[in-house]
Amino acid sequence: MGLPPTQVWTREQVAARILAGETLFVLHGNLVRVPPSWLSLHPGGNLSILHYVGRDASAEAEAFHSPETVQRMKDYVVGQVEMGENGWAPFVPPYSNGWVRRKSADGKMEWYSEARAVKVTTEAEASILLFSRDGATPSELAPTMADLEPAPNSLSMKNEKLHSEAYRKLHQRVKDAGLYQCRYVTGYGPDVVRYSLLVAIGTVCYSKGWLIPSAICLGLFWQQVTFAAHDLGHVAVTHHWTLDRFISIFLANFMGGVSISWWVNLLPFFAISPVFFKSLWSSFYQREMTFDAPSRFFLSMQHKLFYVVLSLARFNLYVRSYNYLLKTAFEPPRARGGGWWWWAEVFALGLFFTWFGAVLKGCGSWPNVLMYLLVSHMASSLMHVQIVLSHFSRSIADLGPVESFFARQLRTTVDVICPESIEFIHGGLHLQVTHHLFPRLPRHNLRKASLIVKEFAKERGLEYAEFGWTEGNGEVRGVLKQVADQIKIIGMVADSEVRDAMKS
Ligand code: HEM
Repeated sequence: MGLPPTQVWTREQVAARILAGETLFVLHGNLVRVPPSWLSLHPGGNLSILHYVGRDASAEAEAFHSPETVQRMKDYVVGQVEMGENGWAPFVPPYSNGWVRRKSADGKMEWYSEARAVKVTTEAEASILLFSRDGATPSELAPTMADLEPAPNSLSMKNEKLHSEAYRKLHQRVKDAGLYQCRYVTGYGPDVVRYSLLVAIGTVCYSKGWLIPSAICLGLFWQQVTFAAHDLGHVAVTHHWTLDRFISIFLANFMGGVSISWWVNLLPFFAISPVFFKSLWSSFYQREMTFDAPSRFFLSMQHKLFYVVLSLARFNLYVRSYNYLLKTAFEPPRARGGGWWWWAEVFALGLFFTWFGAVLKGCGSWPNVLMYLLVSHMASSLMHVQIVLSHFSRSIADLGPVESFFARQLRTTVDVICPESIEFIHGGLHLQVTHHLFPRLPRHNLRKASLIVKEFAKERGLEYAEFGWTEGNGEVRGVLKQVADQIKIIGMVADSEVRDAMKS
């Protein structure tokens, strides 16, 4: 852009650049411009950056990246921004309104609206709901200043600024306590013994023809090993991207048959509001989530089907992750390590199907194959219940860009209380609040870090939510039932409207 990095950008100038198609975000008072060429190469995916355009992403930058990467972002600084008394007054990223940049027929970049945006302006929520567009989208339209302004809500910018400052101090305390150092021997040592025992017992049982115990061991092995693959996906083990990615491909793809890159790109930035039961456009999946007859049926029964659906959830991981690999086959290779990871993942998946196929074949008969497949997959499903518990019993509302990272993570996540002696069952990830605040923190240090987080949360008057396993299960099923009941009420209202219409 040819501008000296000392230039101070006003809020209006930043808005004008964003509306002109620039990808800009704020990092500690600096304005960072992400070049289009880098956007498509970003190892965390382009969507994570697009959801932060016009916002202060300082906390997220520190949480998701190594100090070296944060340092590297400074190469993209194009100046400073005019900070108000309460920090940067954020914009709504155009992407949150459904706006994307794409090439027109004559090769120029232009705005294109993927979905219709509706702002919810209730006091409780400042969400933007994206509805599927009917028919073709007019390409001559573009986002306006009004699209960038957040809907009014009750959050105080001053308070959110104080939360952000507290988060910075908290992060420093965690670093000073040495909690970013991975505990290879005392942390992963017992884990490796556990994995090896499950494999050994499973193999012995299989060789003796005891297929059910063998399948259970395999399922439990998958459940346990997922936690290590998860750590590696967050670059939380060696903190070296290539090494961590390589080991995670071995564990997730080769051992478990699931793509690790798909999972890494699943970071839950993108909550949607449950306010309307209509087909919604997901800015994460980039497709319409249709509210059709099957969804209506399953939603109305979801509290009853919860464990049944989750017992088969691993099959969904296969489908979703292979779709992701298919899609990324045609995308530019990600910056870190180029495209090697894609080939490594596909190769490792090929090996997975070879060994798992041989295991199934060795079961002898079709009923045995089916039984082995189902039992092993159902045994691993404990993990899915664990994930749902820590994420979905809390609010999924998006309160808009003013809310600080610290407050948002505490509001939307919950810990499952569990004695230290058996926390390996949860893989340490029952300490989900602290994990969301510091995703790169080695898992075995989360307990110590969570004590510091609780102190800070208390000081800032923020709730640090925790519940027991049984209570948590009850809570999740309660939330599912509430939604199911709302669907039934909508159905009853629709029926009565039809009856009234027929009478008149
Ligand atoms: C110029 C700006 C940016 C650069 C150069 C950059 C670079 C990187 C790099 C190199 C990684 C791999 C991990 C690492 O080495 O630290 C990464 C991961 C990631 N980035 Fe960025 N990034 C930028 C902006 C952002 C922004 C604004 C966000 C959104 C808040 C974001 C979200 C992520 C996420 C979610 C990951 C994956 C982290 C994980 O798996 O734990 N990045 N980025």
